[in-house]
Order: sequence, then structure tokens, then C-alpha cells
Amino acid sequence: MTPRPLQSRQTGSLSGTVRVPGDKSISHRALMFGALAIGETVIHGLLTGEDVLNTAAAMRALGATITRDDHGVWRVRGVGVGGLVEASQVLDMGNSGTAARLMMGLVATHPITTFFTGDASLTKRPMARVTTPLEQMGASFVSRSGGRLPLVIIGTENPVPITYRLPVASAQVKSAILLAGLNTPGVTTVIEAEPTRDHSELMLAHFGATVKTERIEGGALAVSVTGEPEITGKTVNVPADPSSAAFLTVAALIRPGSDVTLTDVGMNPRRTGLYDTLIEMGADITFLNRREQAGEPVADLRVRSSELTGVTVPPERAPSMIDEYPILSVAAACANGTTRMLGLAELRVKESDRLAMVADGLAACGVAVEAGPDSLTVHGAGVPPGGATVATAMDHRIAMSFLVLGMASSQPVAVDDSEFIETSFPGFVELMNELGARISAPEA
Ligand SMILES: O=C(O)C1=C[C@@H](OP(=O)(O)O)[C@@H](O)[C@H](O)C1
Ligand SMILES: C=C(OP(=O)(O)O)C(=O)O
Repeated sequence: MTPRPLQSRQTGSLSGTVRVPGDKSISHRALMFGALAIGETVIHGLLTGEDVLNTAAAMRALGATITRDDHGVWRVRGVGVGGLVEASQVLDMGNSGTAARLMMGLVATHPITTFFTGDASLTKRPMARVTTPLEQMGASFVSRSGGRLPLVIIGTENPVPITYRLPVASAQVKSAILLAGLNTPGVTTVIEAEPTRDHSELMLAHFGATVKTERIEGGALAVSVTGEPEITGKTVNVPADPSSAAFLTVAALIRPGSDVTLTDVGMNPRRTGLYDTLIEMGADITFLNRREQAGEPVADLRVRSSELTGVTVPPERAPSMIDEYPILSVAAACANGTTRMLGLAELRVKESDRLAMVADGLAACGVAVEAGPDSLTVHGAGVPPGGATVATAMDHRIAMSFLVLGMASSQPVAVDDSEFIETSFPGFVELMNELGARISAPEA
């Protein structure tokens, strides 16, 4: 595919009221759980990013009927727990770790064989973290690349429930095991030392499954699902994605005179670490009209430009803002003083090695930065110099973060490819420009 470079120039104040697209994590789950439910699931506000469209295609290949009407409402007719059928084609999960890993959990405890692949980014990402527990439940895997995609899963006819302690903080691994547990007799339990996003637990309960979370010795959480439930189709209203809202939030904070309202943003406390951090840095963010939608808290966010000061972000906050470190690093570059971010090992195995990509990109833009094995230190000096073309390595969040950096930099910042923004935030450039940004194709 031909790369699509973009350039972002320094902008004046941003203003307006907008709704960013639906939450990606919740959108994947709504399609998957709808596909396992009996009856019809109606989804409002589903993200139509490429990652989620890949999930829809995969669930259709596994037997569900999924349609979208002219008003953007999605309907899923499910097959019932245990009812997935063998796909006749390879399931290509594109750029999406969530789709690949959760789907592997789903098929592992059905007596079907499934072939998975992904793009050049996804095929580099570790999958042993899911294949190891799923093997304990009875599935087998064939892969020529040390457990990475492409791989084949031979699902088991006689799944066994397990109790599994997560070796890394990962909602994807937790969810893969819980989804495998759905078609397994008895109780399947995942123990997590650090709380990760709980959208699977909340949505499974909404669909009628029995899911329990208990605090156990040492403060860890034990999350259990009771197997072989009958789950029934439900209505799901997908909130706006806090991880997408993050880009607009930081852009408004760093452009003087800005006043932006973001409506309907998901405020699940396991996702809001970035907002807590920005407030510690001095951000003026007001949370209006707090309410609940399908078990998920939401609010409207009013963001006004602010003088930011560097802070230390503790490692235990990482799971609640794991996808937001690239954009936090941009806020840190425009702040005064040093920001230290700790506990970032997982950033190295996302769509790209985000720790390295952020450090290299900021350095290219004249920002003082130091990367450790699992930490990042950014020395903010107000206005970044900019004036570079930043490599994005098939990573949507790197591309969007550096386009935001360009909005505040003395010289324009370009990104070498913007194509992957479509995976999570279709319409990003148009929405930013509507608020006052100056993002366009680079001048020849
Ligand atoms: O469960 C999910 O929907 C996600 C979990 C996180 O990944 P890990 O579980 O690998 O930390 C996150 O980075 C990803 O964007 C979405
Ligand atoms: C890490 C991300 O997604 P995934 O793991 O689903 O590819 C992300 O969206 O930042």
C-alpha cells in the first residue's frame, strides 16, 4: 500500500463541541458477545474503524449474522455459546491485537479449526501469552514463528476450566481466557495482580453471564466466569473512546485560548489514568453530566488550555492508560519541567515498539528525551522545535500523537504514514481541522 504522509502546522486556539468515534475495546466485545448470544443484539455507536470491521468479518465467518443499517445501527444475530462454526477462510485480523487474541479465546473451546493471520505489525506481536493458557484448557496450536501469527488453532471438544495467574497485566489475555471459559463446563478464573480494563466482565454480566470479581490475598483480583451460560441478545450503546478523546484533549490543553467539549466519553476508571495524570500536571478538565450507559460510566469533558508542569507517572497507573503514553509524551514535551513515565515494558509489544518510536520521534523534533528499558523521561520546554518527519511503523497512535505535536511546534511536524489512523479513529484529521488544526498533505 502507498504510504499517506501528512503534515501538521502550528495552530491558534481550538474550539467546538464534538463526539469522537465509539470505544474500540467495547466495540470488539459487543460484536463478539452478540455473536455468542441467543437472539438479536442491537449496537448503537459502534466504531467503524478497520480493527472492528475485521472483528465483524471474523464473527460472520464463524456463523453470526451481522448487518448495519442506514442510520449506523448494527444488528447481530448470534449462534449461542458453543454454536460457532468452522470458518472456511483464514481470519485476517489486520492490525488488531485485541481482535486476534480475544477471537483465539473464543474458538479455542469450540471443536473447530481456525487459521489466523494479520498484517506486518500484528505478525510481530507475542501470542504465547494467550496460547499458553488456552493450551491448558485443551486447545492446540501450530505456528512456524514461535507462537506468533500466522497460526492455526485446533479447538478442543472437551475443554477444562483453569485458574490462571496473568504473567503480564493484560486485559486481552484476561478476556481471551474468560471467553474460552464461556464454552467450558465449571468455573474459569483469571487472577490479575494489577486491575486491567474490565469491559469484558461488565458486558458479559450485561448479557446475562455469571461473572464474579473478588479481591484475594496480596490485593490481586480473581475474576471468574461460570461456563455454559445462556446469554441473550441485548442493546449496547458504545461510549466515545477515551483513548481517541485523548488526542483532542491534549491538543486543546497545549493550544492557548482553546475551549473544547468532548461529549459522551467513556469514563471507566480502569481507562482514565491519562486524565488523572493531566490533572496532576495542571490541566483544566471538567467532567460534566456524569451518567451510566450499559454498565459503563460516561461524561462530557470540557477542556481548556492550561499551563502544564512535568510529573512522575507511577508504574501502577500503566494499565489504566496503556495506550495513552504516546500522547502523554506530547503533553510532556509541551509542559514545563520533566515528566517521568515508569512501568512501560508493555509499550514495546504494541502495534510498534512505542517506547522507541516516541523517543526517536521526540528527539527528531528537538525534544530532550531519555528512554530506559521500561521508562521514558521527557524534558518539557514549552514550545517544541518540530521540523521533522517522524516514522510511524504502522502505528495509529504514533501517527496521531505526532500530528498533535505539530500543532504546538515552531516548525511543522510530518508523519511518514497516516493510513493506520483508520484502524481506531476514522475521521481524525477532519475532526481536528474542524476544531482549528492545520493538518494536510505535506508541501512538495
Ligand atoms: O482489551 C482491550 O481491548 C485492550 C487491552 C490493551 O492491550 P493489552 O491487554 O495487551 O494490554 C490495550 O492496549 C488495547 O488497545 C485494547
Ligand atoms: C494496542 C492497541 O490495540 P490492539 O492491541 O488491539 O492492536 C491500541 O489501540 O493502541
